[in-house]
Amino acid sequence: MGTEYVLPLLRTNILKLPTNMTRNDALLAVGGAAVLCHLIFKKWEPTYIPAVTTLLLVVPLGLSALLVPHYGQLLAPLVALATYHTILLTSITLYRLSPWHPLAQYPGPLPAKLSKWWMVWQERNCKQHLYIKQLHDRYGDVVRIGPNELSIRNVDAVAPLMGTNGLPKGPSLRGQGLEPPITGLIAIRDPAEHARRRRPWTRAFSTAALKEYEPILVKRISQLCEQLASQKGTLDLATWFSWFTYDFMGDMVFGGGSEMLAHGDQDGIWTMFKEGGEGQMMYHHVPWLAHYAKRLPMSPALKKMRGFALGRTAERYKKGASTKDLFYYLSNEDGVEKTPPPAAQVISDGVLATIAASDTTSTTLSNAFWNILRHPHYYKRLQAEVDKFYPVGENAFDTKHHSKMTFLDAVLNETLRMYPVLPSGSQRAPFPGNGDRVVGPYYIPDGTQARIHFWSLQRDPRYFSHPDTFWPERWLIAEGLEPAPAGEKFVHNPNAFIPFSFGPSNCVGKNLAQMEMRMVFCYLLQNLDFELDKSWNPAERENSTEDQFVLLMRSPVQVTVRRRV
Ligand code: HEM
Repeated sequence: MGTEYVLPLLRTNILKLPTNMTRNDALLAVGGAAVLCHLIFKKWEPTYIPAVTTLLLVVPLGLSALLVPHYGQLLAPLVALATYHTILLTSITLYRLSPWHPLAQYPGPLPAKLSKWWMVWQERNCKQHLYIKQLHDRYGDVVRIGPNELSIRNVDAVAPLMGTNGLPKGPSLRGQGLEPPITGLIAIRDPAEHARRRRPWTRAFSTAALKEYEPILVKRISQLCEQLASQKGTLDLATWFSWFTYDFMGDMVFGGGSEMLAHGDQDGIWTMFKEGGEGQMMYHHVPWLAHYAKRLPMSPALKKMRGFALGRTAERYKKGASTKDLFYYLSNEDGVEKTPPPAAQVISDGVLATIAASDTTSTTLSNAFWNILRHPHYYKRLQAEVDKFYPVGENAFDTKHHSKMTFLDAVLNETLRMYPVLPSGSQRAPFPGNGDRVVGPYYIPDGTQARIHFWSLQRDPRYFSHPDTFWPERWLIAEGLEPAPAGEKFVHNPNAFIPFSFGPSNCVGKNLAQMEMRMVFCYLLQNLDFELDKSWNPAERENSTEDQFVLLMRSPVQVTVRRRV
């Protein structure tokens, strides 16, 4: 049916619109409807396609009947659409900049106050972590990085925002995952549901369960060591760590299935994961877009990545347990929960594990090696510590000395302080409809979000002396194991060090990641000598940091490797 039939029908039978309005009154009516539309979007944030179409198209087209006497059948719909959408945008703009906006008291750049698309634009080069730090340096501890979102760089807000009585997750992670049918643990917003879903993960990373993963680590670290030792000339350590963590993740999560250490990234899986990450950030910042994008042929890399992880997960689910892998716990093969979880939930958490367990650890390992190798005195000191606890003949996979290896921990901590794997942190928001919240010194109204910006917090001179310097000794000084440098005030605030996040939604895999990284260092340094490739400039890695929610470093770590024994 064409507009010539629809509009009169709407006018006379449905909307019962008067036909004798003046032009100004008719335009005013269209404008009034646009303001109403803004109020509806603000209150209910509809995403249901028929509702959105009605609000954005059907209403202005219906109202165009009022304009027909003044503009004619053809022009009236165009004038109505233009007027409606101009008023709608003006209303949104004025409200977001007005003193009545609930976040009006917080400073920030004008475009960020207007639209979250500003952050999408800033993230086009994957450098939002540096941009947000610049904003904090300019505006202070709290910055409005979206019309409804705050970034915070204040240690006093960490516990109130993320601790036990803090706020649940915000909507960004569900958007980033393209709204999976059943949300993975990391994106669950309801605190009670999150706590329930976290139980099997906690069992999977208990001290007893970690012991079960040790033989897998022994196998994969030995394989990594052999491969590194047998390479001729220069090699990129970062790539080898990626392959190692990916193979280990395959064994640990799915009971096997990946052999990158043996065959390289033949199927382009690692590349696919990197490309998939790039596409995610738009949906992280504009989560409502995911609702539509998941129906459209957009983000092919992201969809491919999800499809791949989904396939691996579904396969393992069908196969059942041959070892006590992560799935053993997630799918209740340990029989602890009364009701087994639905398959879609297990698959969703498998997708999460695939991503959470691999590049987080490989990037941290690569960064730690890069930093000690470019500061050879740290390399020598760590080597000496490994030699002390694991001399030739001592089993370097035995974890019994880990707690005494203070310099190894200092190196790992310092690496995670300077290069947190989630540079821009994890969003929190009042649970929808639960009311406004006060978080430390800040007020977070219902319908808004906030995040602690890890990158800025952990590089703040109020919390760490010389924050941009890789200085592992700070951790020993803080423990009283070394004297502080004379003639300056030593600043160290461990509460501002949250690379594994904080509170009931912190990293559930922290103990595994730490055990894995310590075992890699002990075994590799016991058996191999590393040296930076002299033709490679290690400073180039510093500029290659990318924030794709997870930290990514584009630059390699070029080294030569020799057997020690
Ligand atoms: C150096 C290594 C790692 C670091 C720095 C790290 C850091 C983080 C951070 C910052 C979060 C966000 C928590 C939040 O939303 O507040 C997180 C969540 C998570 N991580 Fe890790 N992670 C690492 C390794 C791992 C490993 C090996 C696994 C194993 C599967 C893992 C599994 C998870 C899971 C399941 C979550 C979601 C937790 C929840 O929402 O309750 N992570 N991690």
